[in-house]
Amino acid sequence: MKIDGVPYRSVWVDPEDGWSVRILDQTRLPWTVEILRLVDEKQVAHAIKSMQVRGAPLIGAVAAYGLALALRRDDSDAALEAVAAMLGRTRPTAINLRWALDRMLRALRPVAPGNRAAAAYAAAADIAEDDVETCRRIGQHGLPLLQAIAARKPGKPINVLTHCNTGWIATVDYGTALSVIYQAHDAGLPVHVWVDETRPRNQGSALTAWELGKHGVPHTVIADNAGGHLMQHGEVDIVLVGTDRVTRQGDVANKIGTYLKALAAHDNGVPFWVALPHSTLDMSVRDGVREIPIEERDAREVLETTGQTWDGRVETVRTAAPGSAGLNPAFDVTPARLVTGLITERGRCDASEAGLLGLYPEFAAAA
Ligand SMILES: CSC[C@@H](O)[C@@H](O)C(=O)COP(=O)(O)O
Repeated sequence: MKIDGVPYRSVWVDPEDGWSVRILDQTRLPWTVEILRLVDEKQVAHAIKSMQVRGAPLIGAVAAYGLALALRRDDSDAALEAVAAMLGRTRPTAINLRWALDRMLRALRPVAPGNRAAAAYAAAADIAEDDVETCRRIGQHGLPLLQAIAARKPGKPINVLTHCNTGWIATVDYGTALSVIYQAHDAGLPVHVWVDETRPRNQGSALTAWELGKHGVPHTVIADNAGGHLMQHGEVDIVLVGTDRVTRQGDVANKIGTYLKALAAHDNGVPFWVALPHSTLDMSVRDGVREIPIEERDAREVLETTGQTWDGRVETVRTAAPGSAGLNPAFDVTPARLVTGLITERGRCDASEAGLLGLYPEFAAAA
């Protein structure tokens, strides 16, 4: 996608600069577009943990490049396993991280030391290219949902509510739920997006709003608590979100607050769709509420907020009462019964084992 007319991806390699890895520092958006240069696996681990890169598919792709950077220095069996394990511990909820590292290990274990670094760059590039094409297709398969709404209310805006950031900067390109929105907008549909602020880290008001603005998609930032009210008053035609892990029975882990949106959508008869690439499926678990590990982040993210002062300085200020404690679960799980359906690169399906196996029959045998 483009920033001010210049095409970007959210991660790339610079062969002219020692095969270093480049990312956009998402902790600096929307105030500054700053490109970071990562040269070893420690910097990659820091970028993932500190959320300089974030979004389930993107952290998988960046971790894959982190392994490639590490193997340039030491490509022994021991280093391969140790670095993959270290990168895999950086964030616990998004399964894409483990998916990408497992795919790298499968590709690299049979390669003799001496050839592994080049093979790792090639395998990481495959993961990145796979993600780009997958996300493009997700958008195509979601588009008919918005076309159907447009046909029901000709000439009126299609009001989509979204949570967190599921755009091109959360993936390698295009995004997941936002890929649907971009393709609808590009096809000329009158899409308008209600952007949940997404406290505590404001991925909605900082990142989604920035992305949509750069692409010219009409949008309005709302407080996280406003969605239910808007749904009660007929102001939301559809909820479109992404996910960090989908279980075999169709339960969906996503950014904290997604579950409350699904409850409100269910109560108001608003369709609630979840967009995901194959790399987000975890067929080894069933009950998402019990089985998906939920990342708990520093309570300061809840007690403080970061923003730009009127004279242009970016500052973090405490918003909670001095001395109060905070709790910061970063994700929650929406049970499958609240999900209208899933949008994947292979098409749409019910949020159920039968639905998923209809699109992914190769997972029938997985435990
Ligand atoms: C690609 S979109 C799916 C999810 O990764 C997204 O909705 C999300 O929850 C991201 O969380 P984050 O904590 O910002 O990495």
